[in-house]
Amino acid sequence: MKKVLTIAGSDCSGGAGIQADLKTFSAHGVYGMSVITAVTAQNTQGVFAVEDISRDVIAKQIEAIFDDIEVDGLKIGMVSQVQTIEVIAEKLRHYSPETVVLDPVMVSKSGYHLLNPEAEATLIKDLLPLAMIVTPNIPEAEVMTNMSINTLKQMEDSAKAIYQMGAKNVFLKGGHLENEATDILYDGQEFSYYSSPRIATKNTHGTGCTLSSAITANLALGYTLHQAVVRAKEYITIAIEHSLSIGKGVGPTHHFYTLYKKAGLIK
Ligand SMILES: Nc1ncnc2c1ncn2[C@@H]1O[C@H](COP(=O)(O)OP(=O)(O)O)[C@@H](O)[C@H]1O
Ligand SMILES: Cc1ncc(COP(=O)(O)OP(=O)(O)O)c(N)n1
Repeated sequence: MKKVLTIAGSDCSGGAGIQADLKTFSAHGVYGMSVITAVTAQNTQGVFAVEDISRDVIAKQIEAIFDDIEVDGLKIGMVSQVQTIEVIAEKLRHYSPETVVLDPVMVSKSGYHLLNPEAEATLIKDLLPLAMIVTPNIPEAEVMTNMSINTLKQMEDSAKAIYQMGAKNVFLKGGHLENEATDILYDGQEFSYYSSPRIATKNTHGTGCTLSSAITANLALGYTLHQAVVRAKEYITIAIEHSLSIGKGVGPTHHFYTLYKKAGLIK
């Protein structure tokens, strides 16, 4: 069985962060592991508190995994603070995992800063060069490039700018624009486009976490980058289509719709 690791924050409501990542890994039939960078108190209505895990405990979690278990794929999500990023980068430079997907989580849909703005430059400097692919959403790409993005052309310009910062592949998600949900992949040479009809739902909590975890799982399973992205886009589209009206706010996506359907658990 392929073994996949997420280094990210905990979302106690189960829609985003570590919990979404592990559900996504399970749905893909890979063995999921986690290094927790921060514990958040959040739900479908907002983020209410964050406690960062110490540098030392993050280091120990990473060592506990890499010193014992082969890691076939690694995803990085919420990294909170400069010292969190620095210790992750130091450990990854030591263990040199090949397949690293960086989701540069900055601000939650409810507007909470999950990344200290002072740490944005460190994330770009220390983590971008270690990643095989980086998966910003539009607000994150705007922060990274200081460009405003309202059109597909502006997405392309921003993806190019992020590539020039040292990313090997840039997957810029278009969920925050209107009309079709079109994401783009830039590999330094050409653009590929991945579109799906926009699904009319408010329940999109954790879509970015889910998508980056699905890319990671598919890469670990041996798919090429393009195949992994196509499969991840199909997965997130089904997960949003069957998203769950849990809680009073922005509900989570459904990770197991296809599996449950096949098992006859959903009529
Ligand atoms: N309403 C929607 N209908 C279909 N796909 C969506 C919708 N909202 C987001 N997506 C897709 O979900 C994925 C995550 O997108 P996005 O919302 O941009 O990221 P984030 O959750 O990081 O803000 C992308 O593939 C995007 O195209
Ligand atoms: C612990 C934690 N990590 C990441 C996020 C952001 O998740 P995302 O997939 O971008 O979805 P929204 O929260 O923005 O709906 C998070 N909320 N919590």
